[in-house]
Amino acid sequence: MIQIEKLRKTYRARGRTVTAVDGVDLRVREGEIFGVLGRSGAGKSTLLRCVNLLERPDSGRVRVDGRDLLALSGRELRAARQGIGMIHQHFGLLTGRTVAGNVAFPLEVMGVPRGERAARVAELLELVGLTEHARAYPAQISGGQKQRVGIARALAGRPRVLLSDEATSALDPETTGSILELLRSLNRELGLTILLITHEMDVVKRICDSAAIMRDGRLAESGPIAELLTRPGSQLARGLFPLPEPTPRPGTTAVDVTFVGDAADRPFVSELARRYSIDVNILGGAVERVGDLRVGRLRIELPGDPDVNAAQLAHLRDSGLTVEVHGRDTALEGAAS
Ligand SMILES: Nc1ncnc2c1ncn2[C@@H]1O[C@H](COP(=O)(O)OP(=O)(O)OP(=O)(O)O)[C@@H](O)[C@H]1O
Repeated sequence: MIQIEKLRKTYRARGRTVTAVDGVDLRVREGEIFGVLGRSGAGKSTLLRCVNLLERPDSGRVRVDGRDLLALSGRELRAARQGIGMIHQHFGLLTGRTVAGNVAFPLEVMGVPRGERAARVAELLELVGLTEHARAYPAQISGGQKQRVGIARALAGRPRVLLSDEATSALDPETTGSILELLRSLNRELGLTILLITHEMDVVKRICDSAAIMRDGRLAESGPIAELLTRPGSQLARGLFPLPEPTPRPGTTAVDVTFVGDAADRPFVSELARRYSIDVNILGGAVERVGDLRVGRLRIELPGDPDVNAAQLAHLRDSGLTVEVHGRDTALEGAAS
């Protein structure tokens, strides 16, 4: 649905050139929620704003719903943008208009006739659960309700793609949860493809099907969540399930085991202990839901150096688990493979 190739965007500020997006390739499949995760300054906003050409990239390609946006004329681009809604961290509502007036605004710009507009506004407010607040002004509603107005307004032109620029960053955790649920249900019910940027792991954990980690204008890793989590050395797995720095003890092997989906339901620790008649020490970890998947990450300690645990480690790998071994020099053996 969204294909970005070799995207590059630089800014010149005070005689200095800043490369905000540095050769990014990204593919968002139709009907998925894709999260780009990164720290402040990583280039996320710039990347997102290049998807609807609010920023014009220096080079690269941007295709949305089959159309090469950079090849469109001004008029064609305005029409294409109707198919790409956008929501923002600070909502961007018109303070002098009511909730209904805000949602009606893009329909007025599109030239939708008054009667049709009223019906569409009512439909959109119903969709986001704001029917009772239609006549309220932005100052009279909560942050979560303001974001619902933002979402209704973004959906006015029946877009197939929604871009979300830190939509929940200004909200408390409970309100964040309800907005994420709304985005998930719109994604499912309308088949809406959502590309969101966030600095919160939790957003990725709760609603994303796929994710990318952005750093210094580049994507460090990118793909479906289940695939990313099972890659040895996965930064996403480390971010979602942080484990303390290993403190290797001589004569033991510390192993980080990541398990996703079916593999999460097997009692692999007790199985390993029984099969090899060893004591397995659990040093830390967690099991949680990530989107629709059950995922966990444990650090376990086996008796003996890594070379005497070859069979045990192979057994864990053969059981469908992602295994990263902290060797004597504490380098992650799995990270290199
Ligand atoms: N209009 C601009 N002019 C000059 N530099 C800019 C401009 N917009 C962004 N930058 C720079 O580009 C880099 C990436 O910024 P961007 O806002 O895309 O990152 P981000 O990951 O979205 O961070 P944040 O969450 O803080 O917005 C930063 O170094 C930033 O200072």
